[in-house]
Amino acid sequence: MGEEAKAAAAWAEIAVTDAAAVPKPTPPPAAVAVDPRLQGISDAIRVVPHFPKQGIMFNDITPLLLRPGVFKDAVDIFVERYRGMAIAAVAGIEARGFIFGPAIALAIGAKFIPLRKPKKLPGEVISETYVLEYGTDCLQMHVGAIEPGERVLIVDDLVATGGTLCAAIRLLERAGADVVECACLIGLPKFKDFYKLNGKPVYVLVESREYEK
Ligand SMILES: O=P(O)(O)OC[C@H]1O[C@H](OP(=O)(O)OP(=O)(O)O)[C@H](O)[C@@H]1O
Ligand SMILES: Nc1ncnc2[nH]cnc12
Repeated sequence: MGEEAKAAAAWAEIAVTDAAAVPKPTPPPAAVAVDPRLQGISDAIRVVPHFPKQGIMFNDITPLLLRPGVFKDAVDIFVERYRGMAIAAVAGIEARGFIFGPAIALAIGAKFIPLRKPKKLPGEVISETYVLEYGTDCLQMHVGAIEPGERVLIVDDLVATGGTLCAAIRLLERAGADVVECACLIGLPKFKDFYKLNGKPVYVLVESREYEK
């Protein structure tokens, strides 16, 4: 991807260390007009109102997965960005981070680390609990999956509040990782002023669309 496209796609790179001190992110430029692959990716995501509950506009990535060319475009954009950045590990967040993370990891020559929901990993784990809209959830990683100082990219399909990514960052940093960035296909614009990602940038390809296909 060219410099112009990179700049456009990077509209949601927000490195927040002190929320009060950091200016609000610049509204997204017409990223989809710069890189035609982004328009195709956006078009392939289905927005389902009121799923899984009333009021939620659910971003369904499964139509994108049914279109290998579009699926590949999404992976390629991430690979173009992260290749050559000395990233030792890609950490994917269960469940949808497992769809994109391994493909990116293989293409950039990094190992893949699954960050799993509780009681899924058989070995010794470290855990990080985080707050959801209602209740809490937890991510776990095998002890020894990451070596102190290793550069890590965190991958998920979507960032909404940023709570899940924050927990992933905390978990990896507690294990000594150097978290380079978080990468998501989709960012929900209504939440974009509230990203608090522990000082780490988040790279988002497309905004959620607000209608059903
Ligand atoms: O930014 P946040 O507000 O934390 O929300 C984003 C998270 O929500 C979704 O996962 P979900 O928790 O629904 O789990 P699933 O992938 O197992 O369905 C999504 O895949 C992200 O991981
Ligand atoms: N609107 C949304 N669509 C899909 N996954 C989500 N996770 C949190 N919010 C979501």
